[in-house]
Amino acid sequence: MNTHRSFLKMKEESNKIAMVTAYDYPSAKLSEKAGVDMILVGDSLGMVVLGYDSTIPVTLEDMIHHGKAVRRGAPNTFTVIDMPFMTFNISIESTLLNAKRLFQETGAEALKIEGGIEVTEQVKALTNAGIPVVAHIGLTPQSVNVMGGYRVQGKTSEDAKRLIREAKALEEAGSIALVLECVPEKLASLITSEINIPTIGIGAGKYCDGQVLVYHDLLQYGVDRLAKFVKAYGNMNDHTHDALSTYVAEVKEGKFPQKENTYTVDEEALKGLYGGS
Ligand SMILES: Nc1nc(=O)c2c([nH]1)NC[C@@H]1CN(c3ccc(C(=O)N[C@@H](CCC(=O)O)C(=O)O)cc3)CN21
Ligand SMILES: CC(C)C(=O)C(=O)O
Ligand SMILES: [Mg+2]
Repeated sequence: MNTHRSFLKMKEESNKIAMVTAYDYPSAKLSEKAGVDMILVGDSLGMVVLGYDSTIPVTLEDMIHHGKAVRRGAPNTFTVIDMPFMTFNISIESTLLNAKRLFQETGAEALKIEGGIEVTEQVKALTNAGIPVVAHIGLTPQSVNVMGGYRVQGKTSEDAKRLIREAKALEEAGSIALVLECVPEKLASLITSEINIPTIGIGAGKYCDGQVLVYHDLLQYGVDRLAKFVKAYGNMNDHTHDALSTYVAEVKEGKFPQKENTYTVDEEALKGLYGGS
């Protein structure tokens, strides 16, 4: 099992970190088998597996439920779990109580929280309590209604300076890694070189220390529109559609099940049922 120290070493040695989200037993099992370095149980599960139109409705219970399933599928992969909307913003005390449940009940290696300077106290409190924290800046989807949409961040010099300040403050507060979401490549590269903890990019270009993608995006599974930063490595939409529609047709045509899908019994044993001798 990796620890956050392994990821620091990977940054130092310029070995890239491959992270993917997973939300359940099969996605976790397949991710572990493929050799991903780090799994994220993202609150994006609200959108890709629960069908909400943002991550805002996702609850602590949802994250615990899915986190436990992921753990069963990937017991040997470093797993980070998102703290969902408003579970780390009200007070340090409630943040610690929520984190206690999420961390203890799932057995994750770290928790992730969105935000900059305004969450540095939470990062310190969680770290002091023994919970490693991954920070997340740039496009922070839980604030979509404040940002006014899912937009690339850090495009003005003021905004870029703020992101650099935030990255440094989050490192200083004790974060073990930093997710950079939807920021220009040059800014992500600058941030990556200015901090010692690994940066994990999503829509942040190739100079980050690692990359993360949403499982359902990279497999094109149940998602229709892909953001520019996504590369589709598979097409489960088409594959699944073909399989399911063929199944429906074969049932209707009486082509399924065939002999090889069917159980048999000795005629002898059925005799009594026919009312015979
Ligand atoms: N399926 C999925 N993949 C994700 O990566 C993801 C989610 N859901 N849900 C939570 C957040 C939301 N994310 C998003 C959602 C949309 C864009 C998007 O449409 N971006 C525009 C860029 C717009 C601009 O240029 O400012 C794009 O066209 O790529 C980006 C990130 C990333 N996260
Ligand atoms: C996009 C990643 C970084 C995330 O936070 C999520 O999947 O919820
Ligand atoms: Mg998230």
